[in-house]
Amino acid sequence: MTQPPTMPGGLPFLGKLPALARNPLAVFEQARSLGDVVRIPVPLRFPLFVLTNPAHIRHVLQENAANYRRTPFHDRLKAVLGEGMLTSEGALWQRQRRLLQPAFRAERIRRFVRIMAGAASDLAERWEAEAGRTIDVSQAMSDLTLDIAVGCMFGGQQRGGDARITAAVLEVQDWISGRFWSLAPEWTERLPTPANRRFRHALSVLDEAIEEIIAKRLAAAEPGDDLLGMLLAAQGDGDRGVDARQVRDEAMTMILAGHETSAAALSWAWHLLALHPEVEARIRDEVARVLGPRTVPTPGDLAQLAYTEATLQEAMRLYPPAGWFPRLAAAPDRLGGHDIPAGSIIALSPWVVQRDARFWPDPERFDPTRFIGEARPAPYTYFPFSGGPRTCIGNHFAMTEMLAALAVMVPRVRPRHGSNAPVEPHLQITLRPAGGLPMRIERVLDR
Ligand code: HEM
Repeated sequence: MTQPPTMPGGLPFLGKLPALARNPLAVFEQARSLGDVVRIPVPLRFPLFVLTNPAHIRHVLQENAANYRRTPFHDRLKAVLGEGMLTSEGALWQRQRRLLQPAFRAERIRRFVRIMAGAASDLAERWEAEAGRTIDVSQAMSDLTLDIAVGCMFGGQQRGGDARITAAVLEVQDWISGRFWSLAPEWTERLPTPANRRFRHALSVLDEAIEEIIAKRLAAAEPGDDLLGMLLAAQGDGDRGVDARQVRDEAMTMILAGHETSAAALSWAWHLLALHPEVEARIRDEVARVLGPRTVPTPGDLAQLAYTEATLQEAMRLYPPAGWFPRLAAAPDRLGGHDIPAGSIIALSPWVVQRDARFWPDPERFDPTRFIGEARPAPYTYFPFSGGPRTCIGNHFAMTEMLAALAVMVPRVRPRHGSNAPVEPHLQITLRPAGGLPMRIERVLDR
């Protein structure tokens, strides 16, 4: 047996648990200097390892993916997402992935560009009217991506966000991430503590919103050919079908997985553009060249916005919305000559790998040209959307909506920081600017 190095400095009885609960990314970053496979001492039911070598990450996510399963972390998510595609496993997961894959094909997503660009245009118009005022850009991005997710996947019409829903999403995230590193037994989740009560209330807000969307669609003459339509059409389809609970779980999964992540990426993109006006100017030039006098991009236009796309990729390199995610080793395995016992939790962190100077020279520097041209990042030195069979199904959807948002908004508006105070990342389930992103909105007058 070769044991991987164990990270020093854990507290008696608690190990690194308090540090993980406070800032898991800092702990994983510290582990990087100790080796490719490092054990983190925690008094949990499972050994915890962090991997920082891209070849090992590929092994876990791709080559030996069948051995690496959902974890207690995903079980915590089940309190909200049920058995949706993100949390389910085995035959159920396979059936869901197969059923919904067509909703995420490129030709389907092309049809959504109108909705995506329309929502971004509405927001640009509101921001133009609010020029000079300071708003929370992070909150505005949550509202925008929620509009887009509901509009594209569920045919909803709302505009300007729904503060109750975005607040409920944040509350639910807070509760789940707080519970994950907690040693308290599961039954304590049912105690009427203030945090548990707030969580239950937030969950009921989300459930009601989803129920309403489903009820409206059921009352309509046509099921529709969007994601919800596909789910409802599959209801009652014998063994291959889904039941009402499954429709609810999948809808909840798509709304939550599909809007907070893109909102985080767009928020960081605005933050970085404000710090790098030369990048912003180059995007504006590219959009002007490709769109000419038009203000709303077509799918064909988006395919030509190579620099704008590279900017989004670079923003997600520095600030990956999923800062880390876990896997559970079902059977023993070997990684880099070390034994990984069955039942281990493996932490994979895009944040740590994508800021590693071995793979990314001058890693802290924001430079979209890293993603321009023929050179592609080496496998698993860049994996904001994960990889392998359980790679993000919404990858192309997300890139399209974010491109549409920047292509519409950058030529019209320019958010700026009110002060030089550093903007710190805060990880709940997604990596967001701590305390929001207050920025002053300026109009771009020279268009
Ligand atoms: C910038 C935006 C996004 C990022 C960075 C992102 C990232 C990720 C990551 C890292 C995973 C793997 C999680 C794990 O296995 O534990 C994942 C899975 C998933 N994502 Fe995304 N995501 C984004 C947008 C979206 C969108 C727009 C949707 C839906 C419309 C979506 C739906 C899903 C689903 C359903 C899964 C589970 C897939 C499976 O296990 O088969 N995501 N995403």
